[in-house]
Amino acid sequence: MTESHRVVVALGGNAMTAPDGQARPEDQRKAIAAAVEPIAEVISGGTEVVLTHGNGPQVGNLLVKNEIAADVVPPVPLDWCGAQTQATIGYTLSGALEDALARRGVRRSVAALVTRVRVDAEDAAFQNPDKPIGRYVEAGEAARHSARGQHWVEVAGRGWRRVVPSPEPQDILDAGAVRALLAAGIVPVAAGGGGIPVAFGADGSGVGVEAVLDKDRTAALLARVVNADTLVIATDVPGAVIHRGSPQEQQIGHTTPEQLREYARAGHFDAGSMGPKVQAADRFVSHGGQRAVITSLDQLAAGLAGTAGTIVS
Ligand SMILES: Nc1ncnc2c1ncn2[C@@H]1O[C@H](COP(=O)(O)OP(=O)(O)O)[C@@H](O)[C@H]1O
Ligand SMILES: NC(=O)OP(=O)(O)O
Repeated sequence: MTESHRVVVALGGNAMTAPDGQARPEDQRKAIAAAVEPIAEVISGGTEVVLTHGNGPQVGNLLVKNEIAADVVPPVPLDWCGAQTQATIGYTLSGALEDALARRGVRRSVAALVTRVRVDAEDAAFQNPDKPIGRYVEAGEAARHSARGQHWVEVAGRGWRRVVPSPEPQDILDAGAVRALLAAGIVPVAAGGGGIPVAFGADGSGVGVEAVLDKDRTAALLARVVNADTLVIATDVPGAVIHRGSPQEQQIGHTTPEQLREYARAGHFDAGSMGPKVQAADRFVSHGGQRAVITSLDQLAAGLAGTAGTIVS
């Protein structure tokens, strides 16, 4: 069994909303209160954790508020919406995790960091929006928004969802601050929502851009820059499966980056959901990380023990 000393845990949107995807404050608080329990358990067992999280439902909701209120108060850009979600989710997560640790007799501070991530202004993703955010709507409503220039896609079985550009995360600009928190014994919540995307001009100045980064891709980068041995991608399924939805469906247990890439080429993973998780696990291990685990949050400890989930090494 591989021991984990420093783990990056990436919490999916599913871990922070109601089971039906509702993202009212009470839904988010309740989901987060449950999500922090297994994390607190792992920390109280002596493992260092860096937390990161998604923001798809929340950032999409903020955009809708911007649009509806545009005649009354000035709309703010998408990078600001990303920063706002880092703050609200980070605030909720840090309080809930501190309380869960205290209940276990562990007095630890948890601090959420507004985290910027460098992207390339010329990234092809700006011409090809593919990151789903916000709520699911019916075809008619999606068609009305599309007619106004927005991009919407159908997500099988769930409805239509807005998509925005999601460039490749290149560098975590606040990595030094994350490492400083760790060194001070503080549990960092960092790069939420994949980080705030910032592009740099020829004169070296940074400017926020209209995009939402993929939190799984950024989590793989975060795990590398904090020198984590393990990346855990916590979602709502026990692991990645092949032949999904068919009688041959089978969960992938212990596997390698090469094998995962073969499955990905064969089309076993959906683009907007399991695809980026598998890619993140592959990237982390291929760049020297010890192992990556894709599993549900309630199996976190078993995933770390190597007895549950999809384990890539
Ligand atoms: N091959 C696969 N194995 C397992 N789940 C898959 C696969 N392909 C697509 N999925 C979907 O991926 C979902 C998890 O991704 P997503 O909803 O984006 O999670 P999160 O919001 O937790 O990051 C699962 O609920 C499942 O519906
Ligand atoms: N930013 C991001 O990838 O969020 P979700 O995981 O909630 O889609």
